[in-house]
Amino acid sequence: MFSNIAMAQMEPDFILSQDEINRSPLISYRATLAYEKNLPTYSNTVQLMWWLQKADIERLLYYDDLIPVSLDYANGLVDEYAPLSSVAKIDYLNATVALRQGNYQLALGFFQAAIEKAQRIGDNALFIRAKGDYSYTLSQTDAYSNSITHLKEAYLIAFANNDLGLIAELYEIYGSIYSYIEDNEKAEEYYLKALERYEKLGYQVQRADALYGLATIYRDWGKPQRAIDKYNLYLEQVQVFENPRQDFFGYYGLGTTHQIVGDCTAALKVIQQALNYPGAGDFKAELYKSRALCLVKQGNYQQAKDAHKNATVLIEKYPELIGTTWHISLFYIEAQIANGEGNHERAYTLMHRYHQQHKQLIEKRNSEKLSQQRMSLEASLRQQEKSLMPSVEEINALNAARQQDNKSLRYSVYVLATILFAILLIAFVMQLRANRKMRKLSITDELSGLFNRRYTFEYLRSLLDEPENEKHNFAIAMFDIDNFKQLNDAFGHPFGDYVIRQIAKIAQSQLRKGDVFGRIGGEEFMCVLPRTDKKQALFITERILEKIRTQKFVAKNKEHMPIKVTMSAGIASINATNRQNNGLYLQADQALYEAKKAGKDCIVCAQDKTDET
Ligand SMILES: Nc1nc2c(ncn2[C@@H]2O[C@H](COP(=O)(O)OP(=O)(O)OP(=O)(O)O)[C@@H](O)[C@H]2O)c(=O)[nH]1
Repeated sequence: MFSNIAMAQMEPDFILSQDEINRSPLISYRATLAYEKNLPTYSNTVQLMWWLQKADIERLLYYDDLIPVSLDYANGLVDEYAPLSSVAKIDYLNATVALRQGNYQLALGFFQAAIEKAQRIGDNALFIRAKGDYSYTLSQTDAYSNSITHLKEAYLIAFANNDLGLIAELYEIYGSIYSYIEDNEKAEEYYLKALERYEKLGYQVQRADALYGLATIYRDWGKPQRAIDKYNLYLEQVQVFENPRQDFFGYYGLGTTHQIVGDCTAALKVIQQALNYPGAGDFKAELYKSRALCLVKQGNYQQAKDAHKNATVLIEKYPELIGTTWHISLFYIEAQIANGEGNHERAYTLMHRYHQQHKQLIEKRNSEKLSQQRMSLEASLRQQEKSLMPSVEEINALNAARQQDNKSLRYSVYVLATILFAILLIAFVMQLRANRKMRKLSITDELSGLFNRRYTFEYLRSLLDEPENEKHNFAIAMFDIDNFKQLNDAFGHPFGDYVIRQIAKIAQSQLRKGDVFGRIGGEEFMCVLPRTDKKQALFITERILEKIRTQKFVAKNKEHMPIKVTMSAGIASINATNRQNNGLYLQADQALYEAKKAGKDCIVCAQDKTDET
């Protein structure tokens, strides 16, 4: 019990691949049969698989009598647990049997069922084969525009799957349909393609089939010698299979070809050979027709009538053939017999009937041809679209990637630009700060923190040069620490420096925003006072001197004794009517000199010509 379950789950070892079967059908068949004795040990499902493999090889080898037997066994094993793949194969094999028996409507129904199931279970190989054979069956019932559509569909999938064997099978069907619509060049091209593939793959049965198809094209194309050569090649090829059904087809082809070219001696001989083999009824009907035509030619009307009758009986077994060439050619043959027998009126009626129906058939074929071409074109377009799809997808993907890249690039550029901008900004700010620092350093006196001499004089110059200052009063005050040398000498230079720094602080605290107090020498300072008249300048200067005078400067090394420091100052000013400012500094300096001379710790104002005070 346990081993049965295990065996059912594993793939049974009799299973052969389609390629193995195609390359060595006889060996495969024998190998399959060798497992028959073990069948009872297998589960139903596995047994079903075995019968289906057997039936499928029988299909390939044209063991047409055996296929229904195998299918009966297979059907007996189908229960609710039977895999859909097996049921689909049964449908396909039933369809093949019906097709070979010329039962086209039944075949179409089974093929359709197989196609649907194959599609449902995703069995591409079965889908392609069933679709191809469905298409071939349709072509046999003159519905070849529809047929071509299905064939294209099957071909696209076979092509996508790169199944070389199935592609070759479809090439064969293409060939047969092209032959049917009398496009012989195309038909030859497809059969040659199929033949080449089969030779490469080493598929002998299929190679024989392609040879047969090619021979038939040459026969109908009016190239009898080529046809005879190919039929003979076919017969040689099928010898190995020892299957009279295959021999039948070879002799059938040869017989009909001999008849077409008017070699009735050879034709009648070969036709008789063919009729001795088992073969499909509709093909046998054709043989009887050929025989009838040869007998008419030979003036043997009675036997011709018998042959015609045999053909008619066989054709009438196939209702779907009514109205097709297979059927209406019977009128033509009957007319030939009637004519030979001198029954001209009947011959005329039959010939007229034949021509009427033949004309209709040609018209139908032509319109079918047009629609076939249209559909073929549409299918080609769809094929092109399909083949373009990967490219389209690729292009879309590339575009998306490019857009993404652009987005990333834009983002990167944005980030880089931001970083660059930030760097530049930082650099700019740093530069600005450095410049400011440099500027500050360049205009500042290191010791006191006051503006230096250069800046103080520049500032004075700029104020004097401003035209609007011409309307205003303007003053400068020069300051000099009294007896500074003594302070340095008595308390040391650091104390002197400290005094300078303190004076700078005190002076700045007494000034307005626009006033500039700069150190222009060792212990010399200059104060620039815009919009200030002499009186105001005097007041400001006095305030500064007073602050310093009262400030207690402490020397650390002298027991923190407060030291008195004083300053002298000289003021010079100009007003709106006196713009002779070039000597302003000299005037102030002179005034300072006079203050020193006057005893220090005082202020002297330079006198200008307009100043009365
Ligand atoms: N500590 C210190 N001393 C300085 C600085 N610059 C100049 N001096 C000193 O200031 C002194 C100025 O001396 P003088 O020109 O004789 O003037 P004074 O002693 O102030 O005499 P009067 O101007 O007449 O009151 C010098 O001894 C300089 O060395 C400085 O930056 N720091």
